[in-house]
Amino acid sequence: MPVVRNVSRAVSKLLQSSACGCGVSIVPVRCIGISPRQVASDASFHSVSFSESDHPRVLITGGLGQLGVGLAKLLRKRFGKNNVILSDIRKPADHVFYSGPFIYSDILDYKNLREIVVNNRITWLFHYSALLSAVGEANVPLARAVNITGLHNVLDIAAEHNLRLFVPSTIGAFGPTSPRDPTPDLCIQRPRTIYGVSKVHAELMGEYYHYRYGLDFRCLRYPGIISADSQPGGGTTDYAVQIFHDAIKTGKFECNLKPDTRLPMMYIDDCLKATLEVMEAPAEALSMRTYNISAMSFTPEELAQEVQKHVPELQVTYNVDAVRQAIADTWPMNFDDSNARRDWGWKHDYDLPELVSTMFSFLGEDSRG
Ligand SMILES: NC(=O)c1ccc[n+]([C@@H]2O[C@H](COP(=O)([O-])OP(=O)(O)OC[C@H]3O[C@@H](n4cnc5c(N)ncnc54)[C@H](O)[C@@H]3O)[C@@H](O)[C@H]2O)c1
Ligand SMILES: C[C@@H](O)[C@H](N)C(=O)O
Repeated sequence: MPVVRNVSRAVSKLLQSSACGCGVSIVPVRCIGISPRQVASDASFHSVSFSESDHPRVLITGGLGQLGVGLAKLLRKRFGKNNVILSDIRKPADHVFYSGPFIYSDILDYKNLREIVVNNRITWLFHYSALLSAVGEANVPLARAVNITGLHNVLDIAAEHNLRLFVPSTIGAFGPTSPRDPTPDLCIQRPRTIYGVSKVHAELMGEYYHYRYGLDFRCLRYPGIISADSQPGGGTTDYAVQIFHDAIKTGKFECNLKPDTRLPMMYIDDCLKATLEVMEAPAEALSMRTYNISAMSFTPEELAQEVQKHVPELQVTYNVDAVRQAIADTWPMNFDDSNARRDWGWKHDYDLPELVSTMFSFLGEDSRG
């Protein structure tokens, strides 16, 4: 009985202490297994001695989606081309393959992922692999595997190898019972999509690993992201990218959300800037490990009006997709990101007019025809 009491006292002491200051050395069970390959994990402790003046060695999972290639470009500018490895299960386009290191990595293959981290002496991991909201609803078992089991693999490897880990969350991590206008960082989160459920799980697991094992976990809840040179991967906010392509190509756009559906959105440069900034922020500046970030919020009707300033002949019709509309109706309309602004100085550069003119200058208004 006294032994049980002592153990439970020790555990509760551990649970109460902050991971940052206590030097907790316990790692997740999977990482102290008896596989001989685990011995190599000692080698990874070299990454612990990674000095502040050195560049991080970065791995991006799911890097061939809408956001990963742009992130690699930004990080390579900052840390050097060869210090940033893009990975995915898809075949990269030539221009991506020749722009810097690329490696095949399925995040469901735990051993392969661990091998990549060890062999490349990775110190920072950006975990972008995911199935987004609409495609997730179309294939729940796959979304559950990629978004939840994949995250478990990444968390264990990051904790074992002392990585700084970035996992993006989303406005989709909120649901119909959350306050929607505005949505603060800390409030009820009961999403109704597998995507949202998996992202709440990621937020909670990452924070748990932070406090329990000392993992340097950092997470931003992104709004819908708008980019010119990459396609969205099957989300509810995809319409806000498609409208630009259709305005230029055909002058006609059929929107799959109702005209008054208000959602938080952000230009990709702001999103990637925030991601790098939160990863570079000193740990003591972070009062939380998961932050909302915000830039603008608009409805399809408001976006169409702004687009029509550049393409006045654009005709917009509405053909509502029931699945996407049901999702959007439960998501935040405005995002409160005051904690990010206060703690690590987050500030967006693009509001709606700048976003629209930047998209058109990228896509080339002149290519209409
Ligand atoms: N784009 C947005 O609007 C947005 C908004 C909020 C959050 N996010 C988050 O940011 C991250 C990146 O988003 P994105 O828009 O680039 O997504 P995306 O759907 O465009 O790309 C995801 C990538 O993951 C890869 N992938 C799928 N299964 C995999 C597996 N088993 N192993 C490795 N890779 C696998 C896919 O091949 C794809 O290239 C995601 O986690 C997403 O939830 C995106
Ligand atoms: C918002 C975000 O997570 C993604 N673009 C989606 O719509 O699913």
